[in-house]
Amino acid sequence: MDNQNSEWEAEQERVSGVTRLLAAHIQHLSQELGLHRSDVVDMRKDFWEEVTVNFSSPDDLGETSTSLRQQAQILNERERHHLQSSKALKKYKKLVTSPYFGRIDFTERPDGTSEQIYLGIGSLMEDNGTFLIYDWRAPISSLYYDGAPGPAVYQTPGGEVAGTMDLKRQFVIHDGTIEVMFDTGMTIGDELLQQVLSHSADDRMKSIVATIQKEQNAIIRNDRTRMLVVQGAAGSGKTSAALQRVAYLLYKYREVLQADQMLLFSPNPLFNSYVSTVLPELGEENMQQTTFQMYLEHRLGSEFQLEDVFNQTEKLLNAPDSSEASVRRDGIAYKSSVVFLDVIRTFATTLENSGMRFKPLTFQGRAIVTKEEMQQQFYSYDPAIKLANRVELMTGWLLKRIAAFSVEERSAAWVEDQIELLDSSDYHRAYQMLRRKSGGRQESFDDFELEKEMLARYLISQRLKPLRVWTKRGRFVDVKGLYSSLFEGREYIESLSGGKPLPASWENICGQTLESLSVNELAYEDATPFLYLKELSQGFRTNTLIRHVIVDEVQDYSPFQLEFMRRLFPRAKMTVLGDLNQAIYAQGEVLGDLAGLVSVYGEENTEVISLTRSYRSTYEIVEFTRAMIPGGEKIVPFNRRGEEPQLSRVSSEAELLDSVEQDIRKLQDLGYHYVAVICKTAEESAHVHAELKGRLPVRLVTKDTPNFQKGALVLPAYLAKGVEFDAVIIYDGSAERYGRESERKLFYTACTRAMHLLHIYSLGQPSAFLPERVLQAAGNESVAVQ
Ligand SMILES: Nc1ncnc2c1ncn2[C@@H]1O[C@H](COP(=O)(O)OP(=O)(O)OP(=O)(O)O)[C@@H](O)[C@H]1O
Repeated sequence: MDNQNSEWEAEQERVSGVTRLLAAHIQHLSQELGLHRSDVVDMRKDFWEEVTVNFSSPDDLGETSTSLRQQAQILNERERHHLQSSKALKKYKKLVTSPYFGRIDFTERPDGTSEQIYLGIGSLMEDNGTFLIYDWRAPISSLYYDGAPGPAVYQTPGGEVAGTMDLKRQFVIHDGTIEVMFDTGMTIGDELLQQVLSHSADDRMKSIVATIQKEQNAIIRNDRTRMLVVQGAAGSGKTSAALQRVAYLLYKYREVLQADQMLLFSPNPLFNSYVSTVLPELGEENMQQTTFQMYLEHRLGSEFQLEDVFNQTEKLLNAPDSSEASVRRDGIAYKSSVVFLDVIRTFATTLENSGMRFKPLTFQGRAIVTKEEMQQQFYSYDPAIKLANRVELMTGWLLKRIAAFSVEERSAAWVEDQIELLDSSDYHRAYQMLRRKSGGRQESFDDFELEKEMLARYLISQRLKPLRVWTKRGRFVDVKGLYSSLFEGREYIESLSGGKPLPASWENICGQTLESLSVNELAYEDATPFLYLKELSQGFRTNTLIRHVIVDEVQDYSPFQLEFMRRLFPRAKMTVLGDLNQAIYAQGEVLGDLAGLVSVYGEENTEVISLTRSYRSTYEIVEFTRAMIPGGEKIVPFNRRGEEPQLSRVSSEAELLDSVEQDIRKLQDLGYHYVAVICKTAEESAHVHAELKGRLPVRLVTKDTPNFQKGALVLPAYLAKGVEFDAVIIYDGSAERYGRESERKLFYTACTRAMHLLHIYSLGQPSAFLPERVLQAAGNESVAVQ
């Protein structure tokens, strides 16, 4: 005991020493930064006084430019120093309250030197170069996450270092005081994880740096592969590991990689805000965040009324048994498949020889260039020239045709009429144009004929401007027509699909697709194939700045979307994370058959890591939810005990609402700040919210809600993706609501959002997806799944 006490005291003394040093650094840097700031501001103000400006002779000019350059260099240098100092200050301010969370003692072979390594979210060095704190991302720090005391090795850029880990110690330090300290024989002791996981939910995700598990560390530090696929159970820390991975890569490649070169695709805007604080918490800049929908809007929003995945899901969930929904589901499955991806690729190849569709170039209802002429021109180019390059050639040719047309049009009667109507500002602009064109020589319209001609040229140029822009954007390629042609019967698409069968309801799928296209609506399942075809025929737009793309909830993406990302970000590596059991949208499940994912970069460039341990929920909740899905027995619950999930059958909506209301009050009295009432759809959520809001404070979450707030929330299951709550109340987990096989994963996703408590209500017969033992205990017979 005495020994333990003296160890504790010694460690506390060290913490205090480090904290004092950090406080001194903070004071020093704050002062220095204050001075710097005024220095830089002064320099900017005096910039022109400090440099010698003399343009009278070539020598003077040279001197002036050298002087300018020197001054700019000094200013740059100061600004860089200022930036570094403010980064350091930010880091020290984070470290000062909790400088580190772990210690390992490592004796290196063969020289036998032993070192105590303390790990924190950033490093701290003494003046003599000794590390007082190592950054958790330093090569040696991986020992802490990977190994137990005993023989150990770690990788460095210079090769493997072997030795013995003599001690592994964990700390919880708050405000410079050690609150918890223990030595562990395991990788990362369960005790600390127990503590961390029993905390209450938050509106923002937290960094897990102190308790990263070995298998998560493998994800974080994997930087060999082009595509890293992480398959993991609900709550297994996929998102957490991905965010730590971003921080790791930013550290490891800090000389060449910036935060804005990394891009996260999130399932929805709410999730974007949920994860936005993890990197700043680790002292890093945030990466770029977006959703695939935002990208689609950016590319197609001006041409179409775009449906989003939420509206698509809502429509299917609200009328699941209608024949329209069944056709739609078939269509979604086909249009998201690898088969259809191949169809589009083959289609684009055939277009190199024939079948390209164009929109005529028209002006005031008259054709400047007809479709037929365009066809002829297009196929007169050398067939070896790629489709997209031929479109480029066409653009040039069409612009010339527009120019020729504008010359012919100068004597048209409408031009003369319109000239009469020009006002003085038009007149002024025409005059400016005349001057520009004549190289500034023409000063006035002194010649009547010339004036008329210039005004005509000006007028026609103005009127033809939109057509020129339209042409430059390649809009003359009739992508809508091309895409539609795939749905104009069976034969054509069959010839493209190499004998692969079409869905049975193909004719109806065609009907639905053409109907939407005819009113310029693009269904969610059509948007990516459409864009893909557009890019194939007009040339792919790429973003070479992005070096790393992270796709969360990848089970909800189609092979199309991933292929699209690969093309869009040709210089990026990819990390994709998902859970097959949470594939809640109707489109293809890329995780179901990994072939689609693997084909993106090929087997040799793809690595798959699985996470099976679930951390979010209590042992009881994981035991409960894993029985809802096939193969769930492979999920390993973390041993944090809590209450058994509760199933309550009610017989009326009034009783249901009363029970939910009482439940929320009770849970809030117990100190649970984040209580979610999860419904199946947005429609149901809006109804429940309307019923409850008069009784107690409760917020409705919609697809446009920008972020979470503390309190009771009502939301549809698909918006609860990726996030978590202290307590989850399933509003109506009846067989009626969750009875179709396609609804199993939605139900599972909703239930797995609970960290500490799960209450399921059922209006009538409970869903057969609930665990058998629970149904039996509640005296309910299970009902067959439809
Ligand atoms: N090593 C860890 N240490 C502490 N907490 C952890 C650890 N790993 C995961 N967690 C916690 O478990 C919860 C679930 O993590 P996360 O959201 O990253 O899982 P996920 O696999 O992305 O889940 P889902 O697929 O269900 O959305 C979070 O509260 C996270 O902080």
